[in-house]
Amino acid sequence: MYHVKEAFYTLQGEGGQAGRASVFCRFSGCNLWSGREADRTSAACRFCDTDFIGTDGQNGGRFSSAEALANHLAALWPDQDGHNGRAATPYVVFTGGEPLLQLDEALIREMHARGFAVAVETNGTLPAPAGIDWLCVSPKGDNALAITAGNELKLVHPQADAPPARFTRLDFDHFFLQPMATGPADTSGDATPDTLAETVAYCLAHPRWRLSLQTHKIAGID
Ligand SMILES: C[S@@+](CC[C@H](N)C(=O)[O-])C[C@H]1O[C@@H](n2cnc3c(N)ncnc32)[C@H](O)[C@@H]1O
Ligand SMILES: Nc1nc2[nH]cc(C(=O)O)c2c(=O)[nH]1
Ligand code: SF4
Ligand SMILES: [Mg+2]
Repeated sequence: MYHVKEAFYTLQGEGGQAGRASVFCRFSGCNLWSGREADRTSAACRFCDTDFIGTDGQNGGRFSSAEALANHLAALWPDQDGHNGRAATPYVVFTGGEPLLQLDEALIREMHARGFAVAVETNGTLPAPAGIDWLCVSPKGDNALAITAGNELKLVHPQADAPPARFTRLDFDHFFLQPMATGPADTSGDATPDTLAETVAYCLAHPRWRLSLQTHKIAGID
């Protein structure tokens, strides 16, 4: 059984695929935080901007098979008639919560069978199933990484217990720093002037890193 908080069609806001039309599947639950505000200050990850509790969001629910969830997600991709053979490859982003608590090879296979490329946003503390087309790892504090290679490493900055220099030896194609936003996305979800300035300064001083802004928040979309 898969538990999905919400699913929606939007533009990928972050990282190396920013701007790309995407179906987002936000799985319920995380291994680094219960999702309850009362537990935030004692959690292993304390700055989360996302509500991932339950299955009550838009297009959320419980899905008893990979086939059922894949059909549900594929239906969110728009028709692309009239593109003269230049239709884009459909793209699904599995996030959460922590998607690697639930994403498995069966679901990846079902999405591939429907023509989708499969992306994942993970905290990197759990092993990944085979077949992912774009893997984004976003380390959280000093929580140990189970994944040390992928397409992009996207570090929220600044984190006192996760200095960027710790990660540049890992085997990723792209290194992004994303300014830490305060609190849940639906309240005060923007990067503060302080975290933005600090992140810009770090990228200027360390050109290995590129700036990732949460462009969906700027655009006012999901
Ligand atoms: C909500 S997480 C879900 C996926 C996975 N659990 C993870 O942490 O990567 C999605 C993305 O949002 C980023 N993120 C979470 N809280 C943030 C915040 N307050 N400011 C900026 N980015 C944040 C995460 O680092 C991750 O890249
Ligand atoms: N538009 C948009 N882009 C995103 N990139 C990563 C997100 C996430 O919450 O994982 C996210 C999100 O929530 N919305
Ligand atoms: S940012 Fe990711 S790892 Fe941290 S609590 Fe949110 S969903 Fe979990
Ligand atoms: Mg988000």
